[in-house]
Amino acid sequence: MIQIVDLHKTFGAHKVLTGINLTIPEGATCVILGGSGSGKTVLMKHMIGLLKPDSGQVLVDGEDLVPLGDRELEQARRKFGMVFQAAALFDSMTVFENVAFPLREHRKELSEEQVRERVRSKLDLMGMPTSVEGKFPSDLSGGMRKRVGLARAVVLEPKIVLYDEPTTGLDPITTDYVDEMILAAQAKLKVTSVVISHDISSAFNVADYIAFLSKGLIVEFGPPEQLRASEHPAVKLFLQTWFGNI
Ligand SMILES: Nc1ncnc2c1ncn2[C@@H]1O[C@H](COP(=O)(O)OP(=O)(O)OP(=O)(O)O)[C@@H](O)[C@H]1O
Repeated sequence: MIQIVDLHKTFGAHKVLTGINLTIPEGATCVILGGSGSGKTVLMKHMIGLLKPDSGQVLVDGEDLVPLGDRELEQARRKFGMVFQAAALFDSMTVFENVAFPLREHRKELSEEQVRERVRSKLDLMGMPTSVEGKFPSDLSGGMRKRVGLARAVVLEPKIVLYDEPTTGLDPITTDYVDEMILAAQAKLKVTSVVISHDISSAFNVADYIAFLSKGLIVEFGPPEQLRASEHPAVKLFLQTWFGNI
């Protein structure tokens, strides 16, 4: 679904991505794991065409985003649903209006009844009862806000869901709740998921594949158990913070 080929990006004298190769199969959940400043956000921005590389390809569903202009990129971005670190909901809108927002922007032909039905089905998928529809984001817990954020991200039925640091700053219980949400979205919607994270525990919970980014390169890629057994010094050091020195 996503294939990144020999991607390079430099800011001034700072080489941030130095030859990224990464293939994420359709329907899989891939966590891009790496320390602060390793280039995760820069890589994610290339995946949705927000940054142009110095060289390399970003193939999404077979289409290279790199040569595309603004209008074509806007079209290509519709394949993505984005879930941000802070749920990024509109505080002045109800839960219903938050989830309906992308439909009102991009699917103007839908009737009010169809909008209602789609919003309900996505909230339902996230295990949110009808009673939350009229609430405002400030009335919800952090975990519930995340679920509303995901319902909004998938309401246009994207093929790929991109999660930007979904568990950063959350307590362990809310983190588990968000992990379950990511797994449920994959199972029920059959989407391809890309999760940008430095949360090892969460990565091991949700990933089919983990890509470990270090100094602008993917130094390890495979199922969680492969990462766990990695001999790469940067991976070992990073995992020690979680698994201890064994
Ligand atoms: N627009 C930019 N101009 C110059 N340098 C940039 C720009 N965007 C990112 N960088 C640099 O690229 C490096 C990687 O940044 P990036 O935000 O991708 O890291 P990250 O892995 O997402 O880290 P974190 O987990 O802290 O968010 C950093 O050193 C950052 O300063």
